[in-house]
Amino acid sequence: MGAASVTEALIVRGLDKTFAKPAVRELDLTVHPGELYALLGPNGAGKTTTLRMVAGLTKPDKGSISIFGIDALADPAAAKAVTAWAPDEAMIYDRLTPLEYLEFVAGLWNVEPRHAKARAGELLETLGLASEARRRCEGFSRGMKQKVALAGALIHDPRLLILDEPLTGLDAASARLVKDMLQARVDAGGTVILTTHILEVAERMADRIGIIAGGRLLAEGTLDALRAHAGKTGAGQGGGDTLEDVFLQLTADGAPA
Ligand SMILES: Nc1ncnc2c1ncn2[C@@H]1O[C@H](COP(=O)(O)OP(=O)(O)OP(=O)(O)O)[C@@H](O)[C@H]1O
Repeated sequence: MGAASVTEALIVRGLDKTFAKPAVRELDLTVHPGELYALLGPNGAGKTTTLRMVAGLTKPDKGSISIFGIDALADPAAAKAVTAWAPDEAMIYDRLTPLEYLEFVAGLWNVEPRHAKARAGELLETLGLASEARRRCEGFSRGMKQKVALAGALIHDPRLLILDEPLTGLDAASARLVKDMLQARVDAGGTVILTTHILEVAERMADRIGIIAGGRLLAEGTLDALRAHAGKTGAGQGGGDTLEDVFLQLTADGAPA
């Protein structure tokens, strides 16, 4: 099979969204299957808006979104069936226990109940929540709720997992669990897109990185490619730049007014 016949996990072309001001402008992104893609950018760069459009939660003004070959704007139901979205603010029902919540979400995706129960148990175990599985979420910390929400995003085993700031608010041990879980998914062939302000996470985990500012893509590629790109624009001297150096240089140089 030639490279040309590989179906990309995500192809975004010419995406535009304006609220009071333009939030996303002429954005192109490509995410390959089986990779962890980190979308980086300063506050207000348009990351969440972009990912909400990909997840079918915000309607673009213009542009196209293809998820594993499915036209997400023409057939949102089919696109959503293979996609999961976990926002930065966990939205779970406090009155449910994690197990009940996961069974509820699984029901929305038509996951067979027995399979859902087993999968919920596994996910809660992996995320260190097994002992809380039957306690109502109302007393949970923000980090615990975030992990329940992440388990909810994974319950139907989505081909494309989209996470907005998945590590914010997690303690070191929980962050490690989540990172290991994401890495395991990617190692097993899953595709993950995440935003993060923790550049070290992107540096260590991402196969490729997209940097946006002012709603526009400034650069996209492997860390080495971004270093080279920053070098060409007069940023990085030599090959030893950290992602932070490259990021700060690109966003300082390239942010449209
Ligand atoms: N629902 C909305 N209504 C109006 N403006 C919005 C809405 N959502 C986002 N914006 C605006 O769009 C721009 C991009 O916001 P967005 O949340 O996508 O940025 P971000 O890169 O995710 O930022 P952060 O890193 O701070 O989370 C901002 O100027 C924001 O104020």
